[in-house]
Amino acid sequence: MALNPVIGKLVSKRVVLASASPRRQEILANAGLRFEVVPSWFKETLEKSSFAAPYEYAVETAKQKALEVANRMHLKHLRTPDVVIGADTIVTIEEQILEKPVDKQDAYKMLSRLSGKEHSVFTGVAIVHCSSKDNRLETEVTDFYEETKVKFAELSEELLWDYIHSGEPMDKAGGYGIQALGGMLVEYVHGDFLNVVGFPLNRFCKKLAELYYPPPKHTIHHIKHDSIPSVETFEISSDGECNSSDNTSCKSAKKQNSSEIICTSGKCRNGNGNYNVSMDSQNGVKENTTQFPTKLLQLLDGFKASKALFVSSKLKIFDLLKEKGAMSSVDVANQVKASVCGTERLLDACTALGLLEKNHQGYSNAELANLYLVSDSESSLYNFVLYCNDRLWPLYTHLELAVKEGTSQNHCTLGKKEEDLFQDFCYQSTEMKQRFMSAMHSIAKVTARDVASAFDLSQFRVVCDLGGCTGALAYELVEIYPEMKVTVFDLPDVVTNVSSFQPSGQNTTQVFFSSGDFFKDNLPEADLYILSRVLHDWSEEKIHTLLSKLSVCKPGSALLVAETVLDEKRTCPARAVLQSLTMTEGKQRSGLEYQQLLEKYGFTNVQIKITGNLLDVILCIKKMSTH
Ligand SMILES: Cc1cn([C@@H]2O[C@H](COP(=O)(O)OP(=O)(O)OP(=O)(O)O)[C@@H](O)[C@H]2O)c(=O)[nH]c1=O
Repeated sequence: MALNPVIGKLVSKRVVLASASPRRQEILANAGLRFEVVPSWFKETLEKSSFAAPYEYAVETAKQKALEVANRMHLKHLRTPDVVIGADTIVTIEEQILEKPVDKQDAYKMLSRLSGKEHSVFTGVAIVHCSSKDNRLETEVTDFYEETKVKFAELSEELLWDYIHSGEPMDKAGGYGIQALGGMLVEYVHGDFLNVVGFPLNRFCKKLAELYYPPPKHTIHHIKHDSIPSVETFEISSDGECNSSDNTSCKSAKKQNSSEIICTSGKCRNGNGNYNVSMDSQNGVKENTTQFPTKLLQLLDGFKASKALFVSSKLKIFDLLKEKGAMSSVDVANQVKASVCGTERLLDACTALGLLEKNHQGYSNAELANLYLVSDSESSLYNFVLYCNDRLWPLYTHLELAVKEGTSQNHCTLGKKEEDLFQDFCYQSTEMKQRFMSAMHSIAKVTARDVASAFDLSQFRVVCDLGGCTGALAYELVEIYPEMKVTVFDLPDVVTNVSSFQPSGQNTTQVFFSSGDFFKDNLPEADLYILSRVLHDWSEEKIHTLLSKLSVCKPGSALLVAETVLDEKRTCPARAVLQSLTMTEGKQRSGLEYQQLLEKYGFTNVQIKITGNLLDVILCIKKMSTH
């Protein structure tokens, strides 16, 4: 892609974003960066008065956040990342640094201070390149900051409190979110908008370009210093990583004094990912611009892409290419016993989707496929992909009926209508059982690190993972916290089949399995209970049964819940909202809803970490008795 070879430079690297901020995750993901999220545990408590300027404080905090994650990942024997990115956003007004408000009163103080005035938003960013020498971590830090000026309108008391009660200010520097309701408070913005939201993407790309493409001297005059290096510059310096068809069909040139990119083909993407179709008349004046609904087309094609992924996984094409290296379509077709023309079309589709690469030697796996689609890779999602095809695809084909009736269509897809149909389906035969457990294991494995490291759990020694299935999360926990002992509590049918999922790590003897039904049987004693991907599946009544049991655990013990947490509008993230369409008896909840639910059963100090990956994490503590 012409626009992001700098980002493309990071494709083969293990990039970690050391931030829990969902906004940073979204900005970087939208820019096409592939990364893991490991939120930093660095406490933002540097002495502000020891810094000559506010931005120095933000830069140092960003650096410490990134270094803490780099060190932790290295020390905990997790694979050392190649690059860790940390960021810190602060608001400054009249020499004072404002961070996230601690409570509503604090938010009120901040916002009334900003009312009617101009303030600065600084985001400090640290890019830490890591390497491991003789088992020691070596780091190289590049840091920078960006300043944006924002002016607030005069805010009435009523508006101020309405805004505070919306809940939006609490996790945001200065107590506002310019990208959402807070946008209504703003009169003007001078500078990079995304810098206010939490990440200065433009300057970040420039920094990457500086790091990865030090420009040859004779081309220096082509680079405009107040903008991302022009598209032309990217293409020249992209080591041939650009998609060749992009290069030929869209010779981009940047108009001077304007950020608009004109393409000679007449087609060019604008900031929304839509195409502006512009028609140049003979005298060069643009006559007509219409928007092409790319997003809509992507939605229309979504099902085709999913099915191409499912079928190529089912045919084990990614395993084959991993084993044999680049292959022609004819050889692949012979090996998978499929037609040549059909196979070629499927391989081209997978290439278009970024799962395969194609060159004169034939087709080979893209990094994404090697990492996640090869069936025996460390982080394989192969079994989960098959589960999506075999189990979820048929369910979603009955969506219209599901919406009309307001019920799950399990009976249509599985052919029976019983209360415990889901469990029946999953455990009806040894093969089904193994397949279901493999699917759950593969998805649990790729989310386990996020869940296990969202909070510092080192104080907990005796842990019980309720419904922990194959123990994927339990094994990750004992890897990170060597003092921990984890009991996985699950149905007898599950527990008798877990041996094949045991990894060969050193702490595996600290994981135990205990069989039982968490709705009916006594739960093992523990000082930390875990419910990962459990609550969203069950009815209010069943959740009541389960949480009532947990509510009598000893005061001071904790409960960790891993779920996708919805925003307060209940429309984001889309994957959770889409999952709700299966109409199980359960439901997805927002942060506030989880908080209220957990508080109802005597858990307090509810903390929520939005990881931006599949699962967010909630930690709460059982209230000490007052008598
Ligand atoms: C002004 C403004 C800020 N923010 C958010 O404020 C947090 C700053 O806090 P931080 O300490 O820099 O980051 P964090 O959220 O604690 O995450 P982490 O990087 O883990 O420290 C970040 O979230 C930003 O998006 C918005 O979403 N919109 C805005 O208009």
